Amino acid sequence: MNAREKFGIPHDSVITIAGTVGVGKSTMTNSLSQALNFRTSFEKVEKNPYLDSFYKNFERWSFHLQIYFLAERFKEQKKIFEYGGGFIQDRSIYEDTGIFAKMHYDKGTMSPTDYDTYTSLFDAMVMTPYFPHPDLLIYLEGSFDDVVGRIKERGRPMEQETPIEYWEEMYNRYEDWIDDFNACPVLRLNIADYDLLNDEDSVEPILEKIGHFIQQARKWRASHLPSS
Ligand SMILES: Nc1ncnc2c1ncn2[C@@H]1O[C@H](COP(=O)(O)OP(=O)(O)O)[C@@H](O)[C@H]1O
Ligand SMILES: Nc1ncnc2c1ncn2[C@H]1C[C@H](O)[C@@H](COP(=O)(O)O)O1
Repeated sequence: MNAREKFGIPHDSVITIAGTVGVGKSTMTNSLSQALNFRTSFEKVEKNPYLDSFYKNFERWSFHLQIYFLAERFKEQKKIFEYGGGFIQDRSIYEDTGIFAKMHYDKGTMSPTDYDTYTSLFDAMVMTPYFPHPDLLIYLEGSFDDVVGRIKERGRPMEQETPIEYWEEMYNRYEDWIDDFNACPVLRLNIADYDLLNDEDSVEPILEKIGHFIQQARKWRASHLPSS
């Protein structure tokens, strides 16, 4: 019996990994996709044509970058739909608007008009009955010091040159955002409780929790929502 069957995780599940920059989403995406034999949907940071410029000048590039991310994530969403699920997704589409766009708008690095245009496009594309929400959002959390340590260790130049206040603001916003998030079921994991890089067995208890959450959520949906 494979791990997916062992933990009762449906083959068509879509699991999205959320959390602040550097917390370990990509590492988790890789481990889960290997363990479950699922496809991955990654943010392609190296191929992003705006990210470097954005970190140098938020005002100039924040709108362009959000539109780019929205388009990329929507294409990924379409791919997931076409394959019929069985995916681990590195970062959710909800964080783009709930964290990044809002933060830049609040801080004055995205204009009110751009923010309005962006949010109305986001709502028209995402907040519709045609947009399938994931079965589960895994939210990764940890101490601010650990997260900043990981950003430093990873060493992306554009992130090293960004003031620590930016990461602190984002970290605090994430904590508030997740408390109010309700678009799909949430499993919160603390990065101090597992170590996917040095202890490959630490994925097992995570798989067990995932199986439990998804089964509960599907049972709830089957008994509360009309069948299509
Ligand atoms: N358990 C761990 N212990 C120490 N470092 C880790 C651990 N998991 C991930 N990292 C490191 O932290 C950095 C950020 O992880 P990553 O998965 O790229 O985060 P994200 O995708 O959330 O930005 C990477 O250098 C990664 O190797
Ligand atoms: N929607 C976004 N707006 C601004 N910046 C973003 C957005 N989504 C991701 N990013 C940045 C943050 C990081 O520098 C890279 C990749 O994020 P990571 O959390 O390391 O996967 O892109």
